[in-house]
Amino acid sequence: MPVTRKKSPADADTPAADATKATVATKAAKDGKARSKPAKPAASRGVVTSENKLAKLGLHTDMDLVLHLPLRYEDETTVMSIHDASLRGLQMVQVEGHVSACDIQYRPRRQLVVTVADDSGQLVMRFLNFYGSQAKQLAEGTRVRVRGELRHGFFGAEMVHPQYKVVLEGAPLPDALTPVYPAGEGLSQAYLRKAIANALTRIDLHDTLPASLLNSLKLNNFEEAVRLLHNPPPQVDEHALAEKSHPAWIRMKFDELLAQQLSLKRAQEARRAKSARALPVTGSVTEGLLKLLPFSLTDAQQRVLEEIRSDLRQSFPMQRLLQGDVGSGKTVVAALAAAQAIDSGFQAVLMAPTEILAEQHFRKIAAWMEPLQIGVAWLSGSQKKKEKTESLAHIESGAARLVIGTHALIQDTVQFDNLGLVIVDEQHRFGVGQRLALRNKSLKPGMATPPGSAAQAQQQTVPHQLMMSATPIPRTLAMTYYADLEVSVIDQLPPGRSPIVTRVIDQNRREEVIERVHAAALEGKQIYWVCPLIEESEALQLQTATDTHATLSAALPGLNIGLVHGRLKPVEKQIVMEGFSRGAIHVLVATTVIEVGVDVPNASLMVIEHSERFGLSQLHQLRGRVGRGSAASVCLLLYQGPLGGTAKQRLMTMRETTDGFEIARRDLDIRGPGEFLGARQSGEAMLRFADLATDQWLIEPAQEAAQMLLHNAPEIVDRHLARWLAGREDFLRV
Ligand SMILES: Nc1ncnc2c1ncn2[C@@H]1O[C@H](COP(=O)(O)OP(=O)(O)OP(=O)(O)O)[C@@H](O)[C@H]1O
Repeated sequence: MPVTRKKSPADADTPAADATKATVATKAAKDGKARSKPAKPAASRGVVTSENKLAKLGLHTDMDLVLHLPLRYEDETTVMSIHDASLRGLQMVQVEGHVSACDIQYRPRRQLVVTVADDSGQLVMRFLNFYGSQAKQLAEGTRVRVRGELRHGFFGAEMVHPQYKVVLEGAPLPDALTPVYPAGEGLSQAYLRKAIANALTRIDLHDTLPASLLNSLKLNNFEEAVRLLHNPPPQVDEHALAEKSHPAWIRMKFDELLAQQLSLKRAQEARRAKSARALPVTGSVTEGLLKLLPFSLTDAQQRVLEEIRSDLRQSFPMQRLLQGDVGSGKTVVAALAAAQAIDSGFQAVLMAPTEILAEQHFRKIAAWMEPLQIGVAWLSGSQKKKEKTESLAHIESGAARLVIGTHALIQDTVQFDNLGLVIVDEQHRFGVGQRLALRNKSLKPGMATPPGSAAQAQQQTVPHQLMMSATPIPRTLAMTYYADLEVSVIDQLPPGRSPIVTRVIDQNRREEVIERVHAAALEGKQIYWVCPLIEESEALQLQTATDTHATLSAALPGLNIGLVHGRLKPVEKQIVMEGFSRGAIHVLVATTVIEVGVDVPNASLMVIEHSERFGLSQLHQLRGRVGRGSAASVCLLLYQGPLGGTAKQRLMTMRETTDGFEIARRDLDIRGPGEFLGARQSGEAMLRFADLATDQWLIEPAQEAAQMLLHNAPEIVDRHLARWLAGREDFLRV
């Protein structure tokens, strides 16, 4: 088999015009500027250039380009004879020969038909969509290198729409696989390749990490890894490259995870360098509250409360994530944390993502606090003006020691007297900005300065922060994404809960389910009936809820059926929820507004219609609305078949387990970390190469290396972060 291989300069096949543009694109980087802005003048004129397109991909500097790694590779390093290629079956092959005929044919449809021949045979290239210039370019006698799948058509060997290149006789072949990069619309591979190749000639790629670390972890050298990934030699293990398990990929993933750990740990250090008011007192409010509770804390609640308490005693801000499965009793822990802030002479605020949830916290916690003569203020967007003005005045004067509300708490008009503790429930439902806005409602001037400390007076004093989440995050994810936070887990449910039995039932059996609801109501149980999620249309979802309410009311005339959905006025919602809490409403038809936090312990049957449309963690949250009391609870997941693969997996998982951490782990497997974490911590912004599904094993070494470097070699940390994070400061959340 005649295989030719000749050496070539890296850019042998790149159009000269592209080469010039690429030089312009990276000129500023060449001049030593950290972030070039080559596209600005053109962009401001609204001209779309390749430089703009690079910028759109986030590629501004040489290092950005160098870390823009290939998606896959094409092998253009060998050329086969046409005869040999025709024996290969349907495989990508590359051949080279002269054009012996070039015609435009009109039957069966217009097409350009080009015959290419070498010493061993000939093949036909067919182009159904082509430019006139192509026919000229491929004139008889032209030498071409052609790459595509060769098949045997009616007229012999042919390739449809192959890639081809006009070459000179004896033109050298590339000596590396050709990288195919992620590219934006309209950005050619040739352009990207040239820009990256240029960057690679200029950039300093020496290793940031010490040899001892590389040796102990058996990691490749950085420069070698980078160059291999952009220009892999033909004998490389292509499978390992494709799977991203090649040592060169491992080095990139490790470095990326290390950068993530370093930046989060640095953020944590920066936070610890800030000052906060110590909240050390557990006095009459804490003790009074503990006495009032009709139960004693579980061991898990006690443990996490201790963790929070010791944080609050410090004079740097706590930033703790409190995780606990649905119904594990986070609210009372939050209330006790607030009690400590109040006992210490400061205000606390609790923000929840929905009005229903915030309202419920308010009712519950205010009922605990009021006998202790602690003023609790309520603040929400829908509040009447007069009421709101009153709340704002109480918050500002300090008469309200605890404030509970929704996003409305972030508004500028809200001014605290002496805020010491911020609690954010369902923290992942808020953006980073929103949470920071609440935290930055700093203490009043004068309060911010711990007495007698001039140096500290310069510092910003921030409140302590407790974030809560009922969506448990698997350990590996927490280790990577929350490396800057302290994490507490309530891993135990209050005693006396009987497990929820979950059944998956075909929608056709709805009548039977209605009967069951009837029977349960007659036994004194309360029921949630959750309407299908209709993501595309809120109006349609509302309609479905209203229809279901009408159908159930007609089918069960003896029962009081309530309806709650997002479009109800807050006061209407409140009336319905109160009716359900009191037991006056037997069946509550609801949209997903009840998903988080709603706590009616007497409710013990839940029906979820079209459960196949819900995500796993959403189903778990919904189901968590039952099983909160001592009665045995049942969750009926109605579905409309046939079920797709992942929908089936979700429903089976729900049937098999009620453990939130196990569900989270499976959800992570099904969805991947980006989606799992939602918009806030979407993996995209933080991890480009490492995949937490396959690269978990790298997290611990990265974490250990981060600790070691932060401790022993801060200059290496700076170098590593500069390389990996330049221009990506959003990475550094505090
Ligand atoms: N130690 C305990 N013993 C008995 N009951 C408890 C205990 N702690 C909390 N509870 C009760 O358990 C129920 C659930 O508590 P809570 O609403 O705080 O849970 P949660 O963790 O916030 O759940 P979710 O995330 O689902 O809202 C409440 O009715 C609460 O009063």
